[in-house]
Amino acid sequence: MTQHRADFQYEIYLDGMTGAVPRLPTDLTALEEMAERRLGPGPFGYVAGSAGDGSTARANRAALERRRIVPRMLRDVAERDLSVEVLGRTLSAPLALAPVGVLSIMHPGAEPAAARAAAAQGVPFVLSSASSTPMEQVAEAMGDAERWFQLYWSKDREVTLSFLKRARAAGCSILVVTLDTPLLAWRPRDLDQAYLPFLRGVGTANHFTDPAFLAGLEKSPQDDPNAAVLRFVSLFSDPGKTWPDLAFLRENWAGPIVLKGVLHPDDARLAADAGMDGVVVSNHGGRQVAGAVAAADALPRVAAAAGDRLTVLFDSGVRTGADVFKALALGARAVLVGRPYAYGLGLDGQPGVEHVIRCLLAEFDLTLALSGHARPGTVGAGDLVEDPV
Ligand SMILES: Cc1cc2nc3c(=O)[nH]c(=O)nc-3n(C[C@H](O)[C@H](O)[C@H](O)COP(=O)(O)O)c2cc1C
Ligand SMILES: CCCCC(=O)C(=O)O
Repeated sequence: MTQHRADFQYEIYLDGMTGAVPRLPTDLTALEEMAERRLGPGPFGYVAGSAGDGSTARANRAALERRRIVPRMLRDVAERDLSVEVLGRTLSAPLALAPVGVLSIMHPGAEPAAARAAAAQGVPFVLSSASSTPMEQVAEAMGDAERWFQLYWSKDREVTLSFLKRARAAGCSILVVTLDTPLLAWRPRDLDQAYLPFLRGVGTANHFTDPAFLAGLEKSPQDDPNAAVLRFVSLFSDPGKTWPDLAFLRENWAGPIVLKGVLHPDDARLAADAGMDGVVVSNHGGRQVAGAVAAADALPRVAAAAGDRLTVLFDSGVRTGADVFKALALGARAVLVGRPYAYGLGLDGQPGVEHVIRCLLAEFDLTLALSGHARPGTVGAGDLVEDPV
């Protein structure tokens, strides 16, 4: 019998009947509520929080919920294949774990535990520049499983070059350059708790182990933590950059480059003109511009502008397998998921992250089949209608 991702549901039922280990909730909104009860208010608030009044984070959900699937019947969906081609590699499913920094605030297993979960479930892991574990250690935890590197583009060219070199050596295939965070947004929840992990030296591991970063310090981060954190904050990213600066990354990264945080179709055109290979349509999970367009509302226009010049990925608000389906129908090749896996990690380490991936992919497989598709590639605009606002 063909193994399908959907079979996870029977594993859960059978475990339940034999009274085996209690599982985390399969509804990822309920998982978030459990995380809120179990994790500390600082760490939970940092992950759950968003910019300003939170309206963009809410709009992300509303824009996905407003789209409704129109299932088709009698289309032979017995044999399904969830795999998709993304920039020259075959992913087992249209899902990757988004770059999420500072994961040690969720669980001591931190990034290596999440990366192991991604590897075990066959989905790419995107290593964050703001990781709490040096990228080499994260990569080592993954064997030769697929990983991409997310760059926060440093003010210091030597640090950027060093990161690119290290990421390449750590086996990262795709460079994901995040454009929407040249400054940290106004985040009331963190402000009210006075909780910012970086100021405590969390999320600085890639920098504090970087020869080019250390070269700019008089004393080691151990001997003078404050100076190291200040250098981190001053270099972290750079609001002065413009489109022509991308030539520097293009010259110094041999593989595909994907720009994360694109919401305007003209920015997609500029990305293609700059020789980029893809974009992630994303508003950073509503964490940067409060009042920004919902990511799912931006997606069709960006996908149209991208045409066949760019591979279009999507994140911000994905919480269900049906959301994955909707994102594909709106023009994405694959999606990234952020907060849910951070909660899975916080609640149960590596198995918690695997649980989140399995829930999303089981429900995606079922949604695909029950909507009349045997593979992601046939999903399109004709599968959705939009609820009147
Ligand atoms: C706690 C946290 C840390 C994040 N850190 C990064 C990061 O280091 N680099 C980055 O490009 N995006 C970062 N993001 C944004 C995610 O990559 C992604 O865009 C967002 O979480 C997607 O929305 P979702 O959480 O609704 O799935 C972070 C998000 C969260 C929640
Ligand atoms: C300066 C922000 C870095 C981490 C991040 O991307 C986030 O918290 O959303």
